[in-house]
Amino acid sequence: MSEIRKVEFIKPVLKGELVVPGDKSISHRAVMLGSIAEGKTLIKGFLDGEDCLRTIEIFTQLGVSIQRSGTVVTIDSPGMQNWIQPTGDLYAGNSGTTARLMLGILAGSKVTTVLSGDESLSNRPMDRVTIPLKEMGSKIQTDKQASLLPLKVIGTTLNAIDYIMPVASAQVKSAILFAGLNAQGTTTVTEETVSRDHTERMLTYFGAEVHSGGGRVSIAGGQTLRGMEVHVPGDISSAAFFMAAAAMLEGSSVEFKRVGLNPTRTGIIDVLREMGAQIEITNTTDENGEPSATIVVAHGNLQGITIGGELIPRLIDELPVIALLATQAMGTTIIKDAEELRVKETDRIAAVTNELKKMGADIEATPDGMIIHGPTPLTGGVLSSYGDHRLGMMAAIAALATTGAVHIEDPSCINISYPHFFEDLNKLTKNQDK
Ligand SMILES: O=C(O)C1=C[C@@H](OP(=O)(O)O)[C@@H](O)[C@H](O)C1
Ligand SMILES: C=C(OP(=O)(O)O)C(=O)O
Repeated sequence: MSEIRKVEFIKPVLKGELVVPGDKSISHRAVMLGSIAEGKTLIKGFLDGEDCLRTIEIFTQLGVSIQRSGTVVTIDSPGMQNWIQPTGDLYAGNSGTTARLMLGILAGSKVTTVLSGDESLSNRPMDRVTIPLKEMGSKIQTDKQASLLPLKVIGTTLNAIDYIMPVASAQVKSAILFAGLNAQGTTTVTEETVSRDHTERMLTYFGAEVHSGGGRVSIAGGQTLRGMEVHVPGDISSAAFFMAAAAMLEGSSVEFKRVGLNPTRTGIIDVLREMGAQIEITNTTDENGEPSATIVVAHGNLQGITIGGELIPRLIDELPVIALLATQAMGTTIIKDAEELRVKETDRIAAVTNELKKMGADIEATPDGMIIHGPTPLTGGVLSSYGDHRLGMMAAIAALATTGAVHIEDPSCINISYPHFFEDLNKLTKNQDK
């Protein structure tokens, strides 16, 4: 029987300050680059969520010494050329980022490995990565169709490619760039719509020469990286749940400290502003090539808007909570060009539509998005997380706006990206009378 967690019905006002957990994309990449580089890397503000812990575990199996104390991680790597042959499978769990980026790294390594994942990950497309990697000469084998996990990767010498991306995906771009770091010649990736650029920024920070501009990124093979100290900013995709809640609930105002503000990730800020939330950004800083700032989000009278095109990769993981927000906005919200949502941890278009409908939302799924008419009152109900952390958190935020209690099935998946989510939710709701 599935576990059911009750989120109690509470007075819906959010107030206070929040330091959200470290950015998931940056945490993965810091461990990856720290393990590729020879020597010591220190990571502060690491996301201790399940996905990033899988990445640590994989490099430990490859012979990299990694110590973690909470959110501080120390890496001492013999360098990629000296990784050891692991005994068992490299298990990526639920993490698409781990699986796809590791394929790019392992393809040009000296080890032979089998990469596997949980049921959800074993059904997510890997051919988007294996196709360009095979063009580079990689030896990747699978028993299944469409290059699904598990995949056997026999590390080999790779050749550079010039690749035009058919989907806007930072995971695909990153896998190719990591493979390009170990390939003969200069690898170039061209993307029509720019996806998050943490890999390019962090490769540069670790000492590699990377050229970006005009939708093209190039890296020459054979470059050596040096270990670095990385300070991970807060994850804007995690903050987005409480930003949406503050925007939606009258009287709410929440201050988010040190949130990552990389322009390839700030679509949620653009959307909240356009919908009518009040937003202030101060204390902008830059650490290891990644900007961050203090962001205050306060309630405003929300309007429906159209979200599509180049904005989509800049807020792809925020779309479930944006759909919820749209149920409370005046007018119609159209989310389009977001077919990628169908191949995430679950089909997020179908799952979001089902769960919001259960609560009385006026929402319709389209092949590449959702159409939502608002505002509609939301009742409570038994909501499924589908084992998808973003769905679980969307359901918990929905509970703040419902007239009845919300029960979330299998909320433990929230640990994938936000281990202290319920503590933070309680903290912000406790401050409401101050
Ligand atoms: O590169 C990354 O760290 C990520 C890229 C995105 O996936 P795609 O590259 O598949 O769009 C995003 O959805 C995921 O949560 C993290
Ligand atoms: C899609 C996500 O992650 P991944 O692809 O790494 O599983 C996510 O965090 O929403």
